[in-house]
Amino acid sequence: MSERPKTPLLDQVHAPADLKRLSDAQLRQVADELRAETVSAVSVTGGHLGAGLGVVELTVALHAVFDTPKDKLIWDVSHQSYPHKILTGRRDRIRTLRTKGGLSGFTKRSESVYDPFGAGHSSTSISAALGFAVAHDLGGSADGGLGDAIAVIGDGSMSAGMAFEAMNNAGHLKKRLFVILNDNEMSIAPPVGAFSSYLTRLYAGEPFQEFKAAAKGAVSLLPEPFREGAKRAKEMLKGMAVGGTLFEELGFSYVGPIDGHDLNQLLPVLRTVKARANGPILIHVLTKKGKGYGPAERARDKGHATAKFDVLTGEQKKTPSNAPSYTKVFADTLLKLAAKDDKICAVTAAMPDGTGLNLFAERYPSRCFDVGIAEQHGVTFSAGLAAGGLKPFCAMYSTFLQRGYDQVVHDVAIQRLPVRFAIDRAGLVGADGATHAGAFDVAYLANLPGMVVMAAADEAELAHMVATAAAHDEGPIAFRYPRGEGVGVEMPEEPQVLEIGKGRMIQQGKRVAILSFGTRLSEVMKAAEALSAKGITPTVADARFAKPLDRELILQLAADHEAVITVEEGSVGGFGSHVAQLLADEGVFDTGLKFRSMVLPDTFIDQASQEDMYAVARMNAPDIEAKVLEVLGIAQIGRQVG
Ligand SMILES: Cc1ncc(C[n+]2csc(CCOP(=O)(O)OP(=O)(O)O)c2C)c(N)n1
Ligand SMILES: CC(=O)[C@@H](O)[C@H](O)COP(=O)(O)O
Ligand SMILES: [Mg+2]
Repeated sequence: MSERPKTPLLDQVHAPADLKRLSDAQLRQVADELRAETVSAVSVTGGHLGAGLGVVELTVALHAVFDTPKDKLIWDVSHQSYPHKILTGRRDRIRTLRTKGGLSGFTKRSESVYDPFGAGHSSTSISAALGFAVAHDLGGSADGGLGDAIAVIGDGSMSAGMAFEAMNNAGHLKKRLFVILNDNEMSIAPPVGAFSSYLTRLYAGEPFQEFKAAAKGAVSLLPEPFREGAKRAKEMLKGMAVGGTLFEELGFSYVGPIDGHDLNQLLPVLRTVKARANGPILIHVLTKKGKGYGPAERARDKGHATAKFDVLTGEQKKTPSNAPSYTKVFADTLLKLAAKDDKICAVTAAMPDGTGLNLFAERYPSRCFDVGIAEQHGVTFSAGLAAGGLKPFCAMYSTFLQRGYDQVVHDVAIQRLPVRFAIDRAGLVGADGATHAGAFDVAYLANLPGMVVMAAADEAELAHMVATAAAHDEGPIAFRYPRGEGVGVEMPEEPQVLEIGKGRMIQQGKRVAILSFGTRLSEVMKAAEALSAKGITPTVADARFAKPLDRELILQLAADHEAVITVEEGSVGGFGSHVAQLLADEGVFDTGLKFRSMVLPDTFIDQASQEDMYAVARMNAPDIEAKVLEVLGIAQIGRQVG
């Protein structure tokens, strides 16, 4: 006789409170449905799949045991929070993930009371949770009330200094605090470093194997104060290690490792610690990234991030491109240069594929360093390499380099060390939204004495800038380039070394000069074409450098035109601000020059396609055209200028 189909349960879960009415066996069914729903949703939106699939059971168990939103559940990075979103009243919008006007791909305070703390960058969860724990004890208040604080942090994110700073503080404050270490032995790439090996030893090493055998079924081996009332946990905890872990040395109780896909282990352990904990406790949970969806489990990155895909085959629906990505151009050019110069080396902070340095690591393994999620260390490590006579390329996303800023100032710039910063994902990045926007690097780098700052207008320019950086030994140098494909220009046979601080003229025109910095140049050219059709031919120049500025070019443009407009995909305080400073210092404004600076608006722009985000920022060709007409005092019907 065939089994009767089960009545779907996920449809009955509108909020975590609904889970509390279900039996443990029913929670297992909810987890299965939640996994299927996550796969189905991400197949139509694309996004971070593998991490969420790995925490399906953990998400169900945490919401079933703790009292969210009063208890504050904080997901580190929060790329694994899609199942959490489904269980916390957002299932009806889950197929809008990462799209304009839709749900964010990360937790976001403004989105739900169940997201007590937003993220996107890693390793912040323990600090934030500790803050909530202290606020609870000191009589603070928060939306939904204040209860327990729970941080869920991955093994990759646990490698960052900030996580240890938080544990150091938590172990000292001794507040009741729950840290769930979600150990799937993966970062985006396989995790690196001694700490990762330590975690593996915690459950794979000989002493622990013996310990597992000893611990089987022994309640007395649960650390105080978890012994009493842990009868069910006792039966469930197959491999529990207690005593002597690094976490305990830092003042945490340590429980684990436990199987993070087995609700029969998760539920009793969480119930026990919730009932008994009176200080910081770390629960070490072993999971599989991509769990339960074959194509993700089999993928090299375990389905970390995916385009839209066919659920049955797992085949991703990618739009073909005619041009190489900027990342690939950077990586290929660096390989070419490294073949002739054995001093060239490369540093990535856990983003080998994202920065293209996986190619460098394959060819020159001894010259390529993945330091883990550790941008601060990555920058100072690069400074040390440079001080030691090497030519380090420190390749980081603009948004993640923010975390290493003091190191850029204190360790690199003040010592004038020739670290080459390859700044990927500069400008607006699309679906990852505000947390990942590369908006600030020009502002935070071009103000530093001795720093050279370049932006590539296209992929050929990027190749030249990589060569320029390799040749520049006098001090630090940075070049920025965006997410995505180039514009399809012809690539040079050999990249050229550019003259530092010299821009280039693109087209000569009249009345107005547009001075572009970076890849908005293609939008500038579209605007110029539209303007030509209206009888206005602007001069267009590519500044190439925000620091040092091409003073001669800028002052000439100012002298020859009625108006100058700067365009850049960065915040105020960057290229345009430096140009304005120069023009002011030189008294050019006294002569009546009209000046406009097109920068990203003073707001954090939510996720959308890159083009839509630039439309919100008013930095696409029609906006540039409108700006020209406005500065020249030419009325444009039917359009409001931003
Ligand atoms: C400061 C910072 N650096 C880099 C990243 C990019 N990043 C996002 S997720 C991730 C891997 C995180 O690994 P882990 O915490 O183990 O989570 P998993 O994806 O394995 O669940 C990385 C490197 C980031 N979000 N923040
Ligand atoms: C969560 C996270 O920080 C990364 O996975 C990021 O989303 C990668 O961005 P790219 O897709 O631009 O490499
Ligand atoms: Mg991991």
